[in-house]
Amino acid sequence: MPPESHLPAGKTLDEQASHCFGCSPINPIGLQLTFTLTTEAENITATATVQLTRNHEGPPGYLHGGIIATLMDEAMSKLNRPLNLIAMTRNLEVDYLRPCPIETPLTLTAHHLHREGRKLFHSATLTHPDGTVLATAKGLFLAIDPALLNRRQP
Ligand SMILES: CCCCCCCCCCCCCC(=O)SCCNC(=O)CCNC(=O)[C@H](O)C(C)(C)COP(=O)(O)OP(=O)(O)OC[C@H]1O[C@@H](n2cnc3c(N)ncnc32)[C@H](O)[C@@H]1OP(=O)(O)O
Repeated sequence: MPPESHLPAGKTLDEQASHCFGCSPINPIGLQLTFTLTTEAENITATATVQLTRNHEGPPGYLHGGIIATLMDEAMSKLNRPLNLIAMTRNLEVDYLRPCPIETPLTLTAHHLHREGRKLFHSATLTHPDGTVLATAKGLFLAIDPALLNRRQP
């Protein structure tokens, strides 16, 4: 864990994460993603509709690759809470299959694949409304001791 923190003491995890670039509704420069979670035992899934703008452009008319990686990371991170774990991304692999258009309602979906002790293996896809899979990702998240969060407080 990083040794320093700007987080105030005595806050809940949700309060601590209230400026998350991916999902905070109050971060004015964030992506403000809203996910729907399916949390059946054998099917833990997070889904969001993502319609971004020129602010997130890389190639003209298309999303920046780093933003696509952020979308994948964020979607997969949403699977950790239903597993009752605090976890951080350890490894992220993205396959950029097709350019991802801006100003288009894309479907972002993440699935929990399996768990090996602290290691959580997830996958994600970004799909065009016509059904074309534009990008896929695999993520390894490492569960951390929640007490570490408190130790990060000043
Ligand atoms: C702020 C606090 C979090 C808040 C969360 C709530 C808000 C959510 C916000 C969400 C925002 C979105 C999410 C974000 O953006 S989270 C932000 C981005 N992520 C980070 O900043 C994480 C930085 N890294 C770390 O802090 C540490 O590395 C962590 C804590 C993750 C693990 O450090 P630790 O020292 O504990 O573990 P380790 O590094 O020895 O490795 C552990 C194991 O992993 C194995 N391994 C490695 N690579 C691979 C691989 N490719 N395939 C298979 N296995 C692989 C490796 O061999 C080892 O296995 P073993 O030898 O033990 O068997």
